Amino acid sequence: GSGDDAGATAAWMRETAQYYTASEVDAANVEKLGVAWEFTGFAVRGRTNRGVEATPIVVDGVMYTTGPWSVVYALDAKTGKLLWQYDPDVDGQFARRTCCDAVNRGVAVDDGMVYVATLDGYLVGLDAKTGKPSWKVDTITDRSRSYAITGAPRVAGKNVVIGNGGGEMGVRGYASAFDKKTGKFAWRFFIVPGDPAAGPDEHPEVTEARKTWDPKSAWDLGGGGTAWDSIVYDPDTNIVYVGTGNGSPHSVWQRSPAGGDNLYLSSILALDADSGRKKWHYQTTPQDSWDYTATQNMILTDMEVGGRLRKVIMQAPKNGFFYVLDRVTGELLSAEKYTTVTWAERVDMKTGRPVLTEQSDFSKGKKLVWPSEAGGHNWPPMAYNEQTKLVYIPVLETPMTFQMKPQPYRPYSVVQGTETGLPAFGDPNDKALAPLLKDQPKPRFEQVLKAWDPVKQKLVWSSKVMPFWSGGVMTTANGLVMQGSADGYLTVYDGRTGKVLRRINIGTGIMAAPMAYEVDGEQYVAVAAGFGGAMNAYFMPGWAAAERENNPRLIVFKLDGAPVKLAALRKPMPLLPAPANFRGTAAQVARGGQLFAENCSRCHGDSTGSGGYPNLWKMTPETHEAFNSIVLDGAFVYAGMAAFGDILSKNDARDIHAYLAEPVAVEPATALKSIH
Ligand SMILES: O=C(O)c1cc(C(=O)O)c2c(n1)C(=O)C(=O)c1cc(C(=O)O)[nH]c1-2
Ligand SMILES: [Ca+2]
Repeated sequence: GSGDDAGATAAWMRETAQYYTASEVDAANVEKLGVAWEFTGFAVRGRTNRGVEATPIVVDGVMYTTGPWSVVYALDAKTGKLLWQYDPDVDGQFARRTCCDAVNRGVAVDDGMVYVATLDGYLVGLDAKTGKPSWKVDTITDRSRSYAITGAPRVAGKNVVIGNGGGEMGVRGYASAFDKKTGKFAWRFFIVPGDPAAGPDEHPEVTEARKTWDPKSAWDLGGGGTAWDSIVYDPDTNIVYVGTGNGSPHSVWQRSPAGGDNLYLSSILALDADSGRKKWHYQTTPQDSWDYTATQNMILTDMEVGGRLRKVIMQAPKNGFFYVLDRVTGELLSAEKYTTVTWAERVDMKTGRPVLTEQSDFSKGKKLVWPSEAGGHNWPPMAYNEQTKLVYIPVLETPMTFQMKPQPYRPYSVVQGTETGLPAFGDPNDKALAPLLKDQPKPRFEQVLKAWDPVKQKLVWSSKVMPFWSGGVMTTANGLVMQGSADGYLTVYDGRTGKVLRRINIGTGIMAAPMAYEVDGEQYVAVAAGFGGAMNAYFMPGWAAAERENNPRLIVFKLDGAPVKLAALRKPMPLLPAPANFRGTAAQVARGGQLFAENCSRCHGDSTGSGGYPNLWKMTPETHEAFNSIVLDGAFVYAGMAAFGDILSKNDARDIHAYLAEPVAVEPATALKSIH
């Protein structure tokens, strides 16, 4: 970061941009890409079938990556040979503390160390050679709350910085920094104010933020603002940028009834990497009520805007606007819609604030709002290519019906917890929801890859429609763009024109971003396959994710490699009638259905077998017999099926069982079209 090293500056910028300089593979020879090696070792201790979200990092011929349950793998980048594995041994009970699966988005690698943040909230510094931990620190301030970490840490100067998740679980978000050599605590930045009754404000920014909250806010619900994904660092200015999340509870009307912007929800925070003091902030969604997190990946680059070379930071947060800011000063340079947006008309360039529409307000009744809670763009990273000067955004094109959750809340004691979003609006023919459609854009439930000119803030090309929730993106120096999708294809595009150059069928849904590297002059392309994450209960019929076994693995390609081996087809399980002794009365079934929706459905989906987890309508007689020991006592905790005995009584379990024991006859082909 001395400034004299232009090469070093280019390198860290490229890392934020998902831009890879390897250029052996090009439009002319991409047809010859085949499998160099595969790594199939993500099933640690019987824990399988979770989403794989990490982008690997390759340093000196060694690939470092993570799988579900925050397990770290070091692999020979040429052969795929496992060099070491670090399993932080996360208690399977923690699956209950995440909104969206036991996923992990990767490691940071720096100066002989590999850093991983674990689902159960620890930050670990590993020796890159041996995988032995040299330090491990607890990053959680309050273990009575459902904090969990899914994001990758980031090295920022002498510290390593990490946030956490839990915005749907009633937590108070913060980012923490620890000395990268020793793990010694450096600083903590609380993103939202805490309950004033609990003590004084921890630092000046908390006091500043408090002015934008109702003094009578729902403090017991945590406030949210979790930094659960993107953290980036600019060594030239020593600023670390932290993207922050939605409020808890979701809607401002319930969270901070008197209103207020509720800083620093849904914001980009620019913090001094040594002290943690704030240099500037930009709030993308003041008063967030729609789960419009600004945790999406942030790209740092230098580019000409309005005839001047600017140091910029770019983000396409969930809220549907593409933002370009001066990353030194925080000045907003431009903000335009990259997808259909109905919650705001535009961003006012004088005030830097969104102009809200009437449509955004669901405080008095259900509203159809674009984008959905899943966002116009979620965590699968977008990419920026220095040659084409375009950003490639994996865009989710869907609205959702938002509604207030009936009082009282069931906050952090229960895994489920959002008051928005039932159901997502996927079916334009659903008569009951027809009134919401009046004068609104026609609902769609699609994903497209958009090539976006960040200077003109204009669409350049758009891909064909892909199934919902497809993967992250990468781009290479000779203008290729690659993206995986839920239907199990890795697609290679010409980044200038959008022409499809190659589609490689992997047969397993892909969420993670591909990456490229070179060893001994040969180029490799790596991508993790394995469906899950927020989509873990929604394996849609017709997708690879639904038709084939979810076969989490890392696939690495090179020119003249071998053909892909597809995963086995999913075996349909028979719909067995439940033993009569587990059937219940109509009242028990109804109550059980309610409890199921609150406690189980986020992972187990519905009776159509939509989930990547065991379909509970197809339990074997043995599973029926063992129901209470699994659900209440945690017989399968090792595999990630948490025990619920602390919040569900025997009575509750019996009613859930009665609900599941009711005969159903829904064909998978008519499976739900909604995401939540
Ligand atoms: O508010 C939060 O704390 C939080 C955390 C996470 C997470 O940690 O994975 C997600 C979200 N929110 C979220 O809103 C979201 O859409 C989401 C998708 C995913 C995923 O891994 O697929 N995680 C999360
Ligand atoms: Ca969230």
